Amino acid sequence: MTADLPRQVRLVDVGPRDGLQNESQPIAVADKVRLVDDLTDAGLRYIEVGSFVSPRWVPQMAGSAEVFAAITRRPGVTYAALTPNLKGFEAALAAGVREVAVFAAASEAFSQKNINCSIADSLARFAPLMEVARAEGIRVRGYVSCVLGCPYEGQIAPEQVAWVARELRQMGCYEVSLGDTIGTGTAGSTRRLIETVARDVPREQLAGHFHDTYGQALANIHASLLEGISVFDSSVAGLGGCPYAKGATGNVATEDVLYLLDGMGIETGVSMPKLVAAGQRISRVLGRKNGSRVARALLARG
Ligand SMILES: CC(C)(COP(=O)([O-])OP(=O)([O-])OC[C@H]1O[C@@H](n2cnc3c(N)ncnc32)[C@H](O)[C@@H]1OP(=O)([O-])[O-])[C@@H](O)C(=O)NCCC(=O)NCCSC(=O)C[C@@](C)(O)CC(=O)[O-]
Repeated sequence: MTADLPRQVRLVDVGPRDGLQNESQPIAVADKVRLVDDLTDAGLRYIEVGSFVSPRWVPQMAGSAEVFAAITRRPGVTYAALTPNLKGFEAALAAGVREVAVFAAASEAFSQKNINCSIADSLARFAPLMEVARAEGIRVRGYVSCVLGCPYEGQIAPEQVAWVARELRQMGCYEVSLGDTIGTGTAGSTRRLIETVARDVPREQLAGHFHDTYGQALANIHASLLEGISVFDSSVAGLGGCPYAKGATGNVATEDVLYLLDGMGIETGVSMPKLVAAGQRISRVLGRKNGSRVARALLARG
């Protein structure tokens, strides 16, 4: 289908979590806090701040509770954390987190590498978490990884993605983010995927999460917009990569998505100059070239 383009899009900046989780160099809590505060100031209404996972698996996220304790929360902004199980959920709750995300995969091999269990077991692990979340009034978002390809299994059938997305929705996730973890999707495969998944999960409850490894992320976001999707995950300065997907680059840069949406007259509430400054600051902290082409172009123009 070709839907009417949305008037507004919600951008979910996952830079502080997905963007930084793969960094091997130590990053000070103060720098993480500054990044989240800069994103708040730039007008992002949803920021994924950190994760409560095993520090043995992802050491960089070990300080997430300290980050949550120090950020300046603005009313109307969601500050979320990733939680793989009840233990992580309880730690997030103790840190004052009011929205979490659970994460499953559409690929059995990736599920094993990422969270050390099968897809079915991961869904079973989420059940007690969902129960406590309901009781505590915490909203839960769901992720499905490897929706357009897996680093271990190759092609993934859209029907397999639809199954996992349906399960997440049925257990209470209010939104399911479809992750192209290794960035192999194209505009064509993205549209076919959404058409299949939307038979089980309404488009209003789906989000797109594109990595830019093959340079296709903006094309895939445009294809998703035409399919009626209006929530996109991205990472300021294109930070990131996945520890369990060799060679995967960062999420599509938030600045680049904003440029696309601004050009289409779609509102996000995000300020480009402030966003570019936030991306440039964290890139300097990491000693990295800014991963956003738009940011680099705007900065070169002065
Ligand atoms: C899921 C587990 C914990 C299973 O790991 P496991 O080793 O199978 O867990 P376990 O239940 O056997 O427990 C082993 C130890 O871990 C501890 N443990 C158990 N749970 C927790 C927790 N929540 N927080 C802290 N510690 C925990 C537990 O207490 C125990 O400690 P010990 O008794 O040995 O001292 C592990 O595999 C893990 O933490 N994986 C996280 C991997 C991860 O964070 N990956 C990146 C995020 S997903 C992603 O980036 C994709 C996404 C979302 O962006 C979308 C896309 O692009 O595709």
